[in-house]
Amino acid sequence: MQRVPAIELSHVSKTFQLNDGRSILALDDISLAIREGEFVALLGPSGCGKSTILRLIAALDTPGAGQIRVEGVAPAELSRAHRLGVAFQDAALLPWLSIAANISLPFRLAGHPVDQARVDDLIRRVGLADFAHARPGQLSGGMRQRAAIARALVLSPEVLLLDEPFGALDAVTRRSMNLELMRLWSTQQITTLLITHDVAEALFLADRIIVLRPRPGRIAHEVDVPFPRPRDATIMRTEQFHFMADTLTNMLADGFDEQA
Ligand SMILES: Nc1ncnc2c1ncn2[C@@H]1O[C@H](COP(=O)(O)OP(=O)(O)OP(=O)(O)O)[C@@H](O)[C@H]1O
Repeated sequence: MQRVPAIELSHVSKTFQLNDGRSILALDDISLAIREGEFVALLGPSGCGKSTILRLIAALDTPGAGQIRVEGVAPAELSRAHRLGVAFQDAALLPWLSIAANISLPFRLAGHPVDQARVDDLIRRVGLADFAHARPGQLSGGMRQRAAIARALVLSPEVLLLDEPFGALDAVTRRSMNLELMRLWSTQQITTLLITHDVAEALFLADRIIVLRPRPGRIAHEVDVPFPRPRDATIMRTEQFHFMADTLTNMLADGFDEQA
């Protein structure tokens, strides 16, 4: 029996109306299927519709045309059942709550009793045990992102959506966050969709990379990442990694050339 994809978009389009009467076709006929346990990166220049795709999957917006199924149900249904974990670029932690309270917040929002052992385990796994009682403002940007990812994982979601979670970090911190995310993900291969501008981040983390091009947002390329798992930082120094990074960078540049 053929298994249902974990995430499936069929002919999805989305148009935004602007205040001046113009409209923007943000997504044009996007179809994609993500397997259970697959890690997919959406790569593309600014404005190609990456966040719009993620917002549609997270039920934060609705498509103008086409259909979306996540774990075989409508996104809103999955979101209502708290089976979806989402982390954004700006961490979006509540500044007046401790890190532990921020990470346990999804339990409270879902009306479930807090599973303190689960919260403590995740805090430890993202390396924040010494900061459980600190406020977000006392942490570095990288630490706040780790807390945001722990919060996205706390209810053991079936699908994890990450919108440029490391976009605001410096290159060195970003690299170490990639290693940490890889370690965390390896322990439980949850279906993950990561939005990124960063070619190396996509290649290191993903099983498959979908390259989008803007105006209108369309899928330009799909690339299978051949590196076997478990992966470590040494793959980033291989010729094959550099070759693929070059190829992907050229694919991104193609989208720009066509707009010029
Ligand atoms: N709420 C909105 N109202 C009007 N236009 C929007 C809205 N949201 C997105 N857009 C437009 O839709 C297009 C796609 O935007 P989106 O944010 O999905 O792109 P992106 O690839 O995530 O960009 P970035 O990498 O800069 O975050 C852009 O042209 C954007 O200006």
